[in-house]
Amino acid sequence: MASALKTNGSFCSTQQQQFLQSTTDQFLHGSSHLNFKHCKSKKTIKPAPLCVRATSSKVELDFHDPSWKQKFQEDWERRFNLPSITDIYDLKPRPTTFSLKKNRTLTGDENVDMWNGYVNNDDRALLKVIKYSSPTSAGAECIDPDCSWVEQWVHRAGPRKEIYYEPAEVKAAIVTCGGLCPGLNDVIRQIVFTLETYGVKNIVGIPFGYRGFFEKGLKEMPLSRGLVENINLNGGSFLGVSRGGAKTSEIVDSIQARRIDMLFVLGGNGTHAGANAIHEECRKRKLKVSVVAVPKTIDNDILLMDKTFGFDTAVEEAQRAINSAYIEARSAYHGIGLVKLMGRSSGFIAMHASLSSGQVDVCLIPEVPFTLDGEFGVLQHLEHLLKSKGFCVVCVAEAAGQDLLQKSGATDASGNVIFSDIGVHMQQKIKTHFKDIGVPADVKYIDPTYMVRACRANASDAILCTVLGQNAVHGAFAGFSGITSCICNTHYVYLPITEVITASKRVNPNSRMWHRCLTSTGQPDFH
Ligand SMILES: Nc1ncnc2c1ncn2[C@@H]1O[C@H](COP(=O)(O)OP(=O)(O)OP(=O)(O)O)[C@@H](O)[C@H]1O
Ligand SMILES: O=P(O)(O)OC[C@H]1O[C@](O)(CO)[C@@H](O)[C@@H]1O
Ligand SMILES: [Mg+2]
Repeated sequence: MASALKTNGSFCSTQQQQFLQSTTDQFLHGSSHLNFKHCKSKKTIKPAPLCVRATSSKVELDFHDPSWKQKFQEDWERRFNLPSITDIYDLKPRPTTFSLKKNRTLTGDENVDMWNGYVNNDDRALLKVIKYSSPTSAGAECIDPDCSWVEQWVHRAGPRKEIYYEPAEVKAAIVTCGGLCPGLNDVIRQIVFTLETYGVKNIVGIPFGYRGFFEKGLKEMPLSRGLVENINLNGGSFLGVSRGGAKTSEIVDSIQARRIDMLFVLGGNGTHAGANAIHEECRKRKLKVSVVAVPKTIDNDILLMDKTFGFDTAVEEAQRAINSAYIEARSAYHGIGLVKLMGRSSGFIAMHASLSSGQVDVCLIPEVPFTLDGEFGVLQHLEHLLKSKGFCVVCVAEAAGQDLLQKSGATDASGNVIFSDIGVHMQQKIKTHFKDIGVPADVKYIDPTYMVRACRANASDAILCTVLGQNAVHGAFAGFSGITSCICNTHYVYLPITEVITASKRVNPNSRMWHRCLTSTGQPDFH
């Protein structure tokens, strides 16, 4: 990716340089999905035109071409088109069996066809709503050097009037993969409820993630409204989760053998990559199977969506840890509260918990490098805080400052890197530093680890889970496959999985949110 952004500076006007900088930032932090390339002009008199190539597209755009916008939008339309089982089968739809009016007697004036409870396949939601006037506007996400307004539409989620499955004949399966996340049970429950509303009777849970498809001795679990009625009252996954061991062809063999028609996959970016591989393999084998994902992860690291379910709850729990660190630090002589928070490779939990608690003086995330020692280091700032206010609170994301540590070299069963412990390292460094300079410091270290995710979903996550779970079922009945059910720009939509797995979403250090966090903590740059 970095090489795609390489440019010969002598060709760039200042505006183009600013543009490239802003787009580089967006690209690295997942807010843009374009590959930028600086084209050499055929005639070298004028500055070279900037060209853009949309990810997974062969189309290159020359911004001097008056039709570049149209070409961009055509490519966008192609990329965000939802894959469907009708792409491989010539299928006739049938009228939906999903209705909220089933117990009502229609009066003579009413016509079911006129009920505006269904989503039209041509309904769209706008992905971006801000018109930036310049690449230097705060948080700007631009496509061309002039930051032109270009509409980027995505497909609206919800029940369709026509469906591609006969509910009585459907076998639907649900699987939860990756780490735990608040809200898994809420989504399972809503999927079951909604499937039953369509008339599906054969619903099963696959135990312990993808492993449940091929590990001998793991039996599928029949699911029904009665069984899942209260599962949302507890955290965890009713079906169990696991990492690693995803073998696409074996999973699809198992899907075929079990005669599964719809597969609902709840998980993070790894799980989504797996779901897409399953979808592709089903296509290759010409199976009429809809694979629909629901983005789950406390890390909030999936591209394009406002948030993933579980994130809000994790932030709320993390905030409790920060509050305890604050109370400890505030009550001690020269107290320093240190909290380490989860979040794989992205600092969203640390940033949002710091913002929501309002009690953090220093927030350290992996996206923003820092030094501990030296004039501009964190330790110097802690000295200043002890002098000026008598105590302080530090929040560090688990993947932050890895360049300061020896690499563990270890990976988990899914191949994710296991980080070295920045929390313990900082605790030791802070203690040693204050001892060395002869200033008393009472360091209290809190690592809430799994407590931020092994809990029940809060109210906002419970609602999100409800909507995403229901929409996942509507998407499968509409015949889509290889899609994910998510929230974009406050609207509920479907995205092709291919568009959300190209990279992990990370905090953009040039975003307004990170700037707000810095305003709140009052911390300086640490390098
Ligand atoms: N690129 C991939 N292709 C196919 N399967 C994958 C891929 N990456 C991960 N998986 C499988 O997806 C499952 C979950 O992956 P992973 O453990 O990375 O969690 P995740 O979905 O990213 O969620 P979390 O946010 O909890 O980490 C595992 O069983 C893993 O083997
Ligand atoms: O559940 P495990 O394998 O210990 O993994 C922990 C990781 O999972 C997450 O909770 C979710 O991805 C990360 O925040 C954390 O790094
Ligand atoms: Mg992941």
